[in-house]
Amino acid sequence: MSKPKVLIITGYGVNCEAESAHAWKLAGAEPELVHLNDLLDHPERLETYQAMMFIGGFSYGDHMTSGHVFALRVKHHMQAQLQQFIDDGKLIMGICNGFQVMTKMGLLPGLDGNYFEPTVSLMQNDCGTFQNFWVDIRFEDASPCVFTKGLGTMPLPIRHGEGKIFTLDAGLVEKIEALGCVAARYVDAGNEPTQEFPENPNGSLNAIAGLTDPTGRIFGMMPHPEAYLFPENHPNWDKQKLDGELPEQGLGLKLFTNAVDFMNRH
Ligand SMILES: NC(=O)CC[C@H](N)C(=O)O
Repeated sequence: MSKPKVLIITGYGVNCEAESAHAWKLAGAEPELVHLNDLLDHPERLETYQAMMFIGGFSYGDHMTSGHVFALRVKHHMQAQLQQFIDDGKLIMGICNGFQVMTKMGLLPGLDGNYFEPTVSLMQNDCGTFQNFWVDIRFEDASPCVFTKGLGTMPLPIRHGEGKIFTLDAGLVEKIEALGCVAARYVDAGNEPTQEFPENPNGSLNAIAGLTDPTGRIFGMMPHPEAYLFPENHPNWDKQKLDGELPEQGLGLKLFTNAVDFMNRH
């Protein structure tokens, strides 16, 4: 069986291509790095991939809010190809800056089949500053998300200044919750969603760390699973080892293997 091909878009200040590509490789896919300009010159290239990923970093220096300019360029140059990609049942993942790009474009939460009109935003952390540490993320069983199925709760690193999910539309939040579009939440030591800093690093609405569209195939979140591919990535790995609790693999890898399993089955 040939390996599923995954497009990783690079350039203009995104910076997680090496670890993101490595994650897909470890999971059994074939990642390909393509510069944004090369993709926009040939948007028809998109159809040769089974999945695409918007990676972390600081696209366009987070000008006019993070992810905004990158999102506009993609939307204005290849909306038709992206819509086709979605209609073909393929996978899209966005991590951190990639999640910001996806919400700014409208890909998430992507309700009612509308993927190109933004409805929620990621705004500045409540604490007002960039934060960089590990948090506990609970992946919601009730969510249809392909990437996060069955993963429970795991520690993952966050590093962002604009991670707070926000909307003024209370009806929209209800709908997002009802459809299981909240795939990941910040939780406290009791595994309960929390608004408290630092467990919730940004004050995100309903402790939302990640969203999926209603199909479960389009997913983005602020924490970085590609930065937890090896057990030793965890800041307390030596203690975990002494206690016999060191996992065999970095837990973040599971999101990628879930996606590859899905692609191999479809
Ligand atoms: N590490 C990332 O991808 C996040 C950076 C992001 N642009 C911010 O909010 O600061």
